[in-house]
Amino acid sequence: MMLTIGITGGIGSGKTTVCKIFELLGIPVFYADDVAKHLMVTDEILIDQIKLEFGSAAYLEDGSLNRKHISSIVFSESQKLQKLNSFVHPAVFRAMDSWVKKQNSLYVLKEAALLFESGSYLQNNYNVLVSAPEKARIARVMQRDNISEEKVLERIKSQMSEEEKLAKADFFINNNEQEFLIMQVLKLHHIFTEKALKKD
Ligand SMILES: CC(C)(COP(=O)(O)OP(=O)(O)OC[C@H]1O[C@@H](n2cnc3c(N)ncnc32)[C@H](O)[C@@H]1O)[C@@H](O)C(=O)NCCC(=O)NCCS
Ligand SMILES: Nc1ncnc2c1ncn2[C@@H]1O[C@H](COP(=O)(O)OP(=O)(O)OP(=O)(O)O)[C@@H](O)[C@H]1O
Repeated sequence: MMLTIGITGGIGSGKTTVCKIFELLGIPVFYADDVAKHLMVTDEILIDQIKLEFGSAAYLEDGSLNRKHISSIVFSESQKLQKLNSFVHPAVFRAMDSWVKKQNSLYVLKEAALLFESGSYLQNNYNVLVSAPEKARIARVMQRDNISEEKVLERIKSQMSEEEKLAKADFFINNNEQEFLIMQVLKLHHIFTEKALKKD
């Protein structure tokens, strides 16, 4: 039986970097955050819901998402963030389910920033948390996205705490730049492969 494995981590923890390593091993990865972004500009129902809630300024003239406008609202007002999530997440779950059905692998990964917050982790056989010291995460995101420390902290605050995530995770990857990432991924790949073969 094909296993489904959730993978998450706070902003800047390195979860996408970890998923790229799994992809090199041939493991299919569903990037929920990318699909969310895609659906937000293509799914008509979703677009209407977002416009109603955040105004027509939620989209730019070319139809792309006005990220600055939306993030300035949702990351300073948690109720607005909950609203946005309640529009986007059901659409992402549907896309994820149909993607999983099309895969042919011993196991697949579902990468999502809000795996635990959204409750989608309950659907998976196992869930992995990628973790890194907060200082490193802030520095990486400031550099990657060219945003201020304050903006990164706003997002960190809107996500579940590391302790809560750790309590829900089955496996843990430490991306602190001291323990090699590739070795940790290979160990998990071995474990998931064995577990999938045992389930057959
Ligand atoms: C708010 C938006 C417009 C900000 O866009 P922006 O390009 O600045 O950020 P990006 O999407 O690349 O996200 C960067 C990181 O921010 C954090 N983040 C994004 N959305 C959320 C959220 N809803 N709650 C908490 N943290 C979030 C995550 O760590 C994410 O990896 C965008 O993230 C969005 O549309 N989010 C809602 C959809 C969603 O829930 N996405 C993430 C989970 S599927
Ligand atoms: N071990 C590492 N050493 C140095 N840089 C790293 C390391 N791991 C990740 N990075 C860099 O840090 C940044 C954040 O990593 P990545 O995009 O994988 O994180 P993420 O958890 O997916 O973040 P987000 O939630 O914001 O999407 C990237 O620019 C990445 O190249």
